[in-house]
Amino acid sequence: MLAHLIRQSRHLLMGAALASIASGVCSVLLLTQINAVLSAPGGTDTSALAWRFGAFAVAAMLARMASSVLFERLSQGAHAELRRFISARVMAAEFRKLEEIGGPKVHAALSEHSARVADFFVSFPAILVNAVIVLGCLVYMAWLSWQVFLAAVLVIGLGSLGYHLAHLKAIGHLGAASKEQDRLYDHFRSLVDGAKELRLHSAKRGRFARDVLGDSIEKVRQARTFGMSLFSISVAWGNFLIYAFIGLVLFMLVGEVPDRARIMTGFALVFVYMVVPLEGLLLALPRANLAKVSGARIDEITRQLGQQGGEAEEDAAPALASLALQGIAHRYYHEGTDDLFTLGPVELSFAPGQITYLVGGNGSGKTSLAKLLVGLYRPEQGAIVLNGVAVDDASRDGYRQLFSAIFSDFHLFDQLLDGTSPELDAQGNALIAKLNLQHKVQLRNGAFTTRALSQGQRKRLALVVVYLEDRPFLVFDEWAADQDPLFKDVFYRELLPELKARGKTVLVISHDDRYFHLADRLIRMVDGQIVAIDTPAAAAPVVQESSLETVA
Ligand SMILES: Nc1ncnc2c1ncn2[C@@H]1O[C@H](COP(=O)(O)OP(=O)(O)OP(=O)(O)O)[C@@H](O)[C@H]1O
Repeated sequence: MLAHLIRQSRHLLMGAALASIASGVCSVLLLTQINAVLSAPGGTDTSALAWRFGAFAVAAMLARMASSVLFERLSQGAHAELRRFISARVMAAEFRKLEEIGGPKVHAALSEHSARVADFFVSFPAILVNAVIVLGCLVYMAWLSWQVFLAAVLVIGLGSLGYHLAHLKAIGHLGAASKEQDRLYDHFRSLVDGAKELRLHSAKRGRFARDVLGDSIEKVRQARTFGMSLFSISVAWGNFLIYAFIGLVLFMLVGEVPDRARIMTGFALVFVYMVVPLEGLLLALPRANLAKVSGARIDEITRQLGQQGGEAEEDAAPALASLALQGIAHRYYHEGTDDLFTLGPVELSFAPGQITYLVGGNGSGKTSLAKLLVGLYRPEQGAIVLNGVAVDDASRDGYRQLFSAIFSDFHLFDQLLDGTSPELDAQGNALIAKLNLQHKVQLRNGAFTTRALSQGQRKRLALVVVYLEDRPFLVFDEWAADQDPLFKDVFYRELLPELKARGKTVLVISHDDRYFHLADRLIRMVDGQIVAIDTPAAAAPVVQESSLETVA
């Protein structure tokens, strides 16, 4: 991921890197001027040195400004690019894959990991400028004395080896921390989603705080502390080597040479000048490593997400003449219990204007069959045949545009996402009034004024969305379960027949046996298999005109 981002913005990165290198070079040139002034014999005219010093200082400042601004731009650009990339991959992923991976991992990739990768572009100039200064100082040192330069190379070699060993160990711990952090995000979600349960049971709250959330926080803390400490230890090791090197040079390498004071001043200056950038370099490297770990994590998550086939054109709802499920099946494997739930093979066909009820006990596979039907799951065997043509990976997204569905864990977006127009608002508000919600919520500029409603009311709003979508096939997964008896009656006796009269095909997953006799067709499921298909003798008389007004 990091490599991809670097490749993608290579021109800007090259410009920023050049500016950083220029800034580092100017800093080293400043050092040569300082040393020249310090070692100039008394009475020398230093005005030329002063001019050069001023010019290098200004150049160093301008180059640093340019590199910082460019790298900030790169960092923000990389962050935005990553967020766009991950969001696009999440939207393009197969629904089943997304279910398996789970929200917390995706949230972690979108927030923490992308921020850390973007951070790389901020720490990169520090690495580059400091590396150039250290390198420049070494070259200057080689010019002053090649023996000292060789000693420096030896010390740096030793330092790098120690750093590399520490680095390998640290990366392992940081990787473990980032995996545990995915679980931590899951616990954070429970903290909010499970707020009611946690408040009602103090013992569970305590155990959750201590053994679940607390444990996970502690594991992340330990692994991060360990990993980052290893980096800090290697920085201290590097520091020690620098001082050991200074000692080696000052007390052993520079013997009784003529002009000793001048040479010593030169070295001392180089050392002092080099220590801070070297420390900066060693400190910036761990941030770059964290970015690498996060980049690898993003890669892993996006790889797991995979990608489904072709995407449908926007607003490309196909027509429905006939739809047949031919021996389709799906399996869930439960790792914990090593057990397998098998749905199907299912043989079923649907015709326009037909109302089918799907009934059965909890866990019998009704929702899973609905997910297969609407194309959210790819059948593991068999085929879905729409208007005589089998649906394949390339056409599945187009096929899905046939349906509007309200699953029991539906999500209500605060906007319709159908564009905005006064006509759409008026149409939506008329439906809201029909569903008796006009005093609670309105549609303004294509967005609902509030979503702070009861679950049953939010489901009615979801129904408004479905009506506005006007798709040929509607799926309601226990839609009426949250409605009061009066509205339940309206749903089964008035809304469904009205949809039928409009030629819609409807699949209703239901536990409301009081209304089963109203179905055109009643399918019973047991343990993943269809065990009976009835056609209740007398379907309820079809209501031709909408009588929703009676609800208001
Ligand atoms: N996301 C999932 N991951 C793994 N297994 C699942 C998943 N969803 C459902 N299952 C398994 O599939 C079985 C059928 O579940 P499904 O939700 O389709 O049943 P259902 O008939 O709709 O139940 P209910 O009436 O309770 O909504 C369950 O027993 C469960 O073991």
